[in-house]
Amino acid sequence: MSDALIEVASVSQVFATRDGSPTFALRDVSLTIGKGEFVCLIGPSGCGKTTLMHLIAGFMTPTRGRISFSGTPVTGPSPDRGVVFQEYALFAWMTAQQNVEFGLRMRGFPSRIRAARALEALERVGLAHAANKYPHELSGGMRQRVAVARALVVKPAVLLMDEPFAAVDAITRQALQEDLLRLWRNSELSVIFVTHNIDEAAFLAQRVVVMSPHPGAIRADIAIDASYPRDRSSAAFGELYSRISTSLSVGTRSAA
Ligand SMILES: Nc1ncnc2c1ncn2[C@@H]1O[C@H](COP(=O)(O)OP(=O)(O)OP(=O)(O)O)[C@@H](O)[C@H]1O
Repeated sequence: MSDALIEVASVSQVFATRDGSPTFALRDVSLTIGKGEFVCLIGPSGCGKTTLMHLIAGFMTPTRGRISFSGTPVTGPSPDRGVVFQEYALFAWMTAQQNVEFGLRMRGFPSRIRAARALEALERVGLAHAANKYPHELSGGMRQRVAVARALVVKPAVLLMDEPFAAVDAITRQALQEDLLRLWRNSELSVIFVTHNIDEAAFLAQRVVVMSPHPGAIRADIAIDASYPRDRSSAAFGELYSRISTSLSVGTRSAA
């Protein structure tokens, strides 16, 4: 594996349930993500995928254990770690370009630099032509591309993507997957990508981390040496799909 970028060391996250009793969303999770790696997190609902992403993003601190980024403890959000959620989360009253510029505006960049960097980020996701459109004028896939551009514009080292393509139709989803791979392969970005979808993990990932629930834990860490682009109709892809599927069902059975 390449140099470590993110280290999750013996992390547990406990939440209080409504009756006040504690519940382990994650228990003793350890994971290292290398520079430039593309890792998919997959697992059934409630296994702690979003919790793990929020901890890595720095939106909260773990109950136990530690998370570091480039060797430094994570104590809050940072432009080094760009986040893309399932919901488009764009500001409806701003154009695509203004949405992308938002993070730069918050950091006090002058308008000319903001505009140039936003247009460059929109270009990278193939949307330079839609810079002046409002979210309601864009398709679901285009909105999610804007969300990716918004994360890219602050030049992160890692993209944290939480089911980013779950809300779009199957054809758009495949196009977005191909675009994301192209973007990743032409950069030094690391990507941590949460999905429920085995096909998506098999198509995208260099490594698939399979999680199991109650408490959230890592069930398997599958290295994938298949080259890109992957052919969904090939026997090798079918085998990959089965490997992930088997790990998931083993995890589910033993967690039940
Ligand atoms: N703020 C919170 N307060 C209490 N419990 C929480 C909180 N956030 C998450 N949980 C619980 O922690 C567990 C893990 O939730 P999380 O959302 O991380 O799972 P997930 O794998 O992302 O699920 P899904 O795939 O359905 O999005 C669940 O049991 C959930 O109910």
